[in-house]
Amino acid sequence: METFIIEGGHPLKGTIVPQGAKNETLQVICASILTPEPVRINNVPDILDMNNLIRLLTDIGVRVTKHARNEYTFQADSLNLDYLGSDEFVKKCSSLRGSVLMIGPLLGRFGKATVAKPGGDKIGRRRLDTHFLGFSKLGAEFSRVEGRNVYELRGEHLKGCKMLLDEASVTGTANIVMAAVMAEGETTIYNAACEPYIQQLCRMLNNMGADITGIGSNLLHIKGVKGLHGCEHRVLPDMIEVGSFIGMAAMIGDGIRIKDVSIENLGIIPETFRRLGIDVREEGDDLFIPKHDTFTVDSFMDGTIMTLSDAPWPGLTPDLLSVLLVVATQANGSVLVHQKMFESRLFFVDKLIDMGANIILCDPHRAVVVGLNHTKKLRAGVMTSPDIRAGIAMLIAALTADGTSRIGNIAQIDRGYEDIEERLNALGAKITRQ
Ligand SMILES: CC(=O)N[C@H]1[C@@H](OP(=O)(O)OP(=O)(O)OC[C@H]2O[C@@H](n3ccc(=O)[nH]c3=O)[C@H](O)[C@@H]2O)O[C@H](CO)[C@@H](O)[C@@H]1O
Ligand SMILES: C=C(OP(=O)(O)O)C(=O)O
Repeated sequence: METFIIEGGHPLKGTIVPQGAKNETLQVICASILTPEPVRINNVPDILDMNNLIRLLTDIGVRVTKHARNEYTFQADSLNLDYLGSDEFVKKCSSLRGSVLMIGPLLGRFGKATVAKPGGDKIGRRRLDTHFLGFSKLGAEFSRVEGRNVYELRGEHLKGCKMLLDEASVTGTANIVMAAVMAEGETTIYNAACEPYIQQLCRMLNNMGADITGIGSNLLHIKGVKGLHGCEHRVLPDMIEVGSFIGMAAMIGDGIRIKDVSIENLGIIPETFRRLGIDVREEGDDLFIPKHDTFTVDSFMDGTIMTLSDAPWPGLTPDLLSVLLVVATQANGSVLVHQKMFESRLFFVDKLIDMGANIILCDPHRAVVVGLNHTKKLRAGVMTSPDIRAGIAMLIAALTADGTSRIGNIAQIDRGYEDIEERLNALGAKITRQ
């Protein structure tokens, strides 16, 4: 297990370019399964989760051509569907959440799929009910394979229908859309997730010949088509990485430009940092965050304490709450962080408390942060990253702390951030990998 050694206190200055979005790429790469023709995808982040998914696709027979570090062609013209039932496949699926996104396209094109328990962050229960309910509505049947933690899905003649999702699940919506694009007739999905990465998936599918309308809303209409063809697609910048860089810039920046962020696809992320008192400037399609000696948290209009909580898009993504929380530790003012979706994502605050932060963990979902207002620096710490976003939050804390910190299990950070230490060292950080 690799470790980061971080010498804290070095200001970061300069320009950083966000990588392609992890959560979009996981979807669009899996969508390539829907056609035997080549699908060329640009701006693919070189991160652990993506490389594991690409390996998994290769294992099932997708031909993968790497044109450049971040550009690939995928061609699913000779898949080995028998491999889907193997123990090896099941084991590999458990290494990443994104593996779940293969189910929809496999079911949609071949009428069958194996569902192994997907991996991903250990941040609480991660149920797949929405996915299964959607597939069932389309006419698929699933059965548990005796003696194994695996389900088999069968649905050779999927039929369009109307469905109301039990929750606006992101991967659930992506999966159901991919299963429905070639189903017979018309499918209507209400309470669909509608974040930019789902929008991108739908646009890409339309470029492949699908007929999806309502993109960007929570009501999608899909007219089934006979088949899909190849296409080219460019992945958006990663909004969670952009948010992570805003947090870093606020805490230890001496003027940071985040290049080409696609502001229109960041939703309320910039505004949320502004509510913490961070000066987030929009310059063309870049964000510029000047040096902050202090920042003062807004209160609500009635004077009550600021609450930051997650909600399905266009609400605030849960994936940024850990970063916002660490930024709040140095604010002038107090904030309640309410992580509504996941139930084990806030436990890492223990480490921040060890480092000197003023935080009360009220329960697994809520933490009150009483900002230090730069009167006291955090102390260096020794910690282990439990999940990708706690990992980046710990890295931000370590960059600002007095002394040298260690973060173990950094594979969690590598899951979602490309070359993070090299890119931050180029801005002035002192991070080594051991
Ligand atoms: C690979 C990928 O794309 N992962 C993202 C995806 O995961 P994923 O698609 O797995 O997450 P879901 O959208 O299914 O739901 C996440 C959690 O929120 C709960 N929930 C969801 C919707 C809702 O209206 N109410 C509610 O409480 C679910 O029960 C679940 O516990 O979306 C999550 C929520 O944005 C992000 O954290 C993950 O980074
Ligand atoms: C929760 C996350 O990822 P995953 O769904 O891949 O576990 C995340 O990106 O913060």
